[in-house]
Amino acid sequence: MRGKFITFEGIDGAGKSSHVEWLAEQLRGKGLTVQVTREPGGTELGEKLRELLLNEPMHLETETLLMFAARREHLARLIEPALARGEWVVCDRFSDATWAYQGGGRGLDKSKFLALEHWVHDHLHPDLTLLFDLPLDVARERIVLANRVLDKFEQERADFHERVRQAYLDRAHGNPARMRVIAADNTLENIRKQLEVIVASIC
Ligand SMILES: Nc1ncnc2c1ncn2[C@@H]1O[C@H](COP(=O)(O)OP(=O)(O)O)[C@@H](O)[C@H]1O
Ligand SMILES: Cc1cn([C@H]2C[C@H](O)[C@@H](COP(=O)(O)OP(=O)(O)O)O2)c(=O)[nH]c1=O
Repeated sequence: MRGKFITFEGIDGAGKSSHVEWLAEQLRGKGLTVQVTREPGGTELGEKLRELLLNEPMHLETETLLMFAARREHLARLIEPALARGEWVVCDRFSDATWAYQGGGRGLDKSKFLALEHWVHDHLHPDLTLLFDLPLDVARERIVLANRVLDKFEQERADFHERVRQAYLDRAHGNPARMRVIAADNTLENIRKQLEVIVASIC
């Protein structure tokens, strides 16, 4: 039987990465084989593209095309073969991030996003997307506390991140069967409780 494809989304500092490995462990505990991966990245070539994408200034459409190029490679080399073997794939970000960051944040034409999505993975969408939603100032505070070096996207102004957040919420509104909004301004324990309920419903 084909495995399931779960993606994590949210603004920077929402807390996604703190739960990706935890969720994979929960699934492994149910006897499943789980691949944990991320975008941009997930393959050798994808990780090289990630370096460029997170650090080099570039035209919006170049950025979008490179996100989808990395995604094409990721689907072909890792995601699709794993799902076909019956493994589950847990991925930190996928196309909803392009919708939110390049679309909402930077203003990419929606029809261009939809054309690329159709081209690259019309046949395959996540079975479940967990959208970590929280106010921008809480996410910002977490990033400051973590004292991490800010990448190109994290250095964007607050209004950019507000648009990203809103674009994610609009996307979730339009895809209620696939996307679940997690109230991420919460303790790790409370967030895990929300995740357990959702995951139980798809296992
Ligand atoms: N629920 C939470 N409450 C408080 N701090 C959190 C919570 N979730 C994550 N953090 C902290 O916030 C920072 C950003 O979390 P991270 O998981 O890296 O976010 P993201 O992957 O969404 O950018 C980390 O230092 C992490 O330890
Ligand atoms: C997948 C993807 C990511 N991004 C951005 C969002 C993030 O700011 C950045 C990398 O994501 P992420 O791995 O969440 O960064 P970190 O490890 O610092 O938490 O790439 C896009 O702009 N478009 C995309 O399609």
